Amino acid sequence: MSHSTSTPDKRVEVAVGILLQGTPGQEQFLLGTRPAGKPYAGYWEFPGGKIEAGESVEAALCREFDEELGICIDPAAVEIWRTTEHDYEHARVRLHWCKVRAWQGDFQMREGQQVAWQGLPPTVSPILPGAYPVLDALAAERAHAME
Ligand SMILES: Nc1nc2c([nH]c(=O)n2[C@H]2C[C@H](O)[C@@H](COP(=O)(O)OP(=O)(O)OP(=O)(O)O)O2)c(=O)[nH]1
Repeated sequence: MSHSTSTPDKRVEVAVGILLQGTPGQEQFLLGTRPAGKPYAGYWEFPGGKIEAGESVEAALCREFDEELGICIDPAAVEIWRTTEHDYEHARVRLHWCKVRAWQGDFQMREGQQVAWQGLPPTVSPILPGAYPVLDALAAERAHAME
């Protein structure tokens, strides 16, 4: 069987935050640019990063938000929303998308990144390919809520 020799489905697990603010139904979300030196440097992405060994999705997100933005989020306030997968040349990733509506602290762009609050559709570009399915899901959810 060809399956017996195939590579196991090993994916990099990533925690991604959809930081939301504003009026329900028209909430804006935060996107930032990827720092120099990483694959897809300069592309816009949701804040987040790889989950370390033994870490929960919520704990990874808290750590990444502190490292990237200098803000603190309460793990209990993280809503794990959905999971998507994307295959890049550099990695096969599984993205754990989390909604976050409350945080403490003022933003500090600790990686020298640009950030922007965005609506649907976002106006910044280019955006990481792996983020498009969740932008579609956010738009679908919003359209559904207005029915
Ligand atoms: N943060 C984030 N990552 C995303 C998004 N969409 C998407 O495909 N990804 C992918 C890109 C990367 O392959 C992976 C995140 O890994 P990363 O390299 O940015 O994470 P990290 O900061 O922990 O990396 P490292 O430098 O510490 O190794 O997830 C997104 O919207 N936000």
